Amino acid sequence: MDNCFQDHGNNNNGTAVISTVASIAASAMLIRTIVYDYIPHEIINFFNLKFHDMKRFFSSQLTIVIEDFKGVSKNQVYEAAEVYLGSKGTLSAVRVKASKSMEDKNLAFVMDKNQEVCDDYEGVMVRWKLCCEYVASAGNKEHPDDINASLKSEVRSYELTFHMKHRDKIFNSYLPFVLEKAKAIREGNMALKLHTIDYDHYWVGEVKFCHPMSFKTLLIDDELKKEIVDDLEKYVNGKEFYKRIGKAWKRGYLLYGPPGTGKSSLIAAMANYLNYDIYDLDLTSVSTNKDLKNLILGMSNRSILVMEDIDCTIKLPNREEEKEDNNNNNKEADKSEDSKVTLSGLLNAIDGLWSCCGEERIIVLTTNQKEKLDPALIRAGRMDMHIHLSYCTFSAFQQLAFNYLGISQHKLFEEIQGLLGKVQVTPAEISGELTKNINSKEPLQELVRFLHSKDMVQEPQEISDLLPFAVIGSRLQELSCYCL
Ligand SMILES: Nc1ncnc2c1ncn2[C@@H]1O[C@H](COP(=O)(O)OP(=O)(O)OP(=O)(O)O)[C@@H](O)[C@H]1O
Repeated sequence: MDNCFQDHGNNNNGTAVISTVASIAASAMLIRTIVYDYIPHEIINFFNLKFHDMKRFFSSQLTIVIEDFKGVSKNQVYEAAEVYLGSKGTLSAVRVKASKSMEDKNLAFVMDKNQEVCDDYEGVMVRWKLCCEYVASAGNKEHPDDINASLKSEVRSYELTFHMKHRDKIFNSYLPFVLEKAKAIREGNMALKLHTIDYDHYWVGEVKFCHPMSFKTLLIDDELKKEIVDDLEKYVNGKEFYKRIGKAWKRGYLLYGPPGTGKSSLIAAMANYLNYDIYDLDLTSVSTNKDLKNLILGMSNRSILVMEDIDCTIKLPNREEEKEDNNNNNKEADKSEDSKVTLSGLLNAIDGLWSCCGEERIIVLTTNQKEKLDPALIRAGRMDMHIHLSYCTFSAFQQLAFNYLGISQHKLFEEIQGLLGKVQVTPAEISGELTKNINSKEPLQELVRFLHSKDMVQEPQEISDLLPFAVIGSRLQELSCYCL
């Protein structure tokens, strides 16, 4: 009974508290309405400002406000914060927005408005908040920098708050770090593009590059593959090194070898590995050195400039011919720099001063006949690495058998190894044969038959490229028998 009375008493107390809170809230709202309706905005702003000044005086926190627009253009710091916090926000914010455009590879996350995210930067805790302010009318005086504020109904900004003592670290190191990080995230998420030249001699990059070739599926000798990957790694991580030695951050690769040995496939594997766009430069569509120069200047960073079949796309007068032309005082030749693509124009494109207006550029030339190229074009420093893609080696075949048939050992391997030492067959032909016979009971038997049917061709100067060491050994033994 007592308990009942007590409960009843508690209920009465509870009701009294609720009604008091409700009446305080109602009074506060009434006062707020009166203040906003009857007191001029200038006075309210003045008191707001004073209040904030006072808060700042007692606070040890500093807040940086990063608005979404600077004039008519997007504020890059805001954009970077959006991307950077997207990756952080998924961990700690309560509400995040997800999106993905056709060009994006992955889902992108963005913090939702009024959400807060904390970040730990080298032991310094910072707090980010996405603020949205509704703008009542055009010509917003509170955001004089934001012309778009007059067109939009809301202005967004990030507030970055941290302890004052970390001011220097945040300004000089954290914010640049956020910009860098956002750039990397954006680049990682963007689908690769293949840029080609349009009829106006400009790049068009609408084609999405989605070649599936990777270093895993590329069939070349294991050692060579490792060498290429190591070289690419050294190059992409070499920003400081290139700066230290005073060299532009770019690298040239010459890919040479018979048709169908994987030159284009290697370029695709490189692009996918580095996440670089490809600029496919067909020299026959470029009429002057000037156009060539503009095209190089128009390339973006982190890209591969490809000139395929450089020996046959265009007849490049060599430098001696160019000099002769100029000595003959030929009017046409005088204008040669501007009127056609010359070898010196191309050499400048590869390593002239204006070719250095960018970073992280790779240049790849391909040819079936390396010996036809002017030595100046392929000298060290221009083409830093010469990669010979040859006929299918046994090592490449082993990878192919594993990729296609899932096997790493077979009784026919020895015979195939021997045949590959004698027959010039491209990876393209072998993969074609295996694809054709993939459903057959004995696809390797079919392959052996195919290899036997090929003509036996041998090029002594390339024997070491074609034959694995084991085969070379047995060949030498055979030869020594004949000598005895
Ligand atoms: N080393 C390789 N690894 C994997 N696939 C290869 C290789 N070589 C050739 N291929 C296959 O053969 C086809 C032709 O290869 P690719 O275009 O790369 O050769 P290429 O050397 O550039 O030829 P070309 O000199 O005629 O341009 C491709 O579709 C590819 O799938």
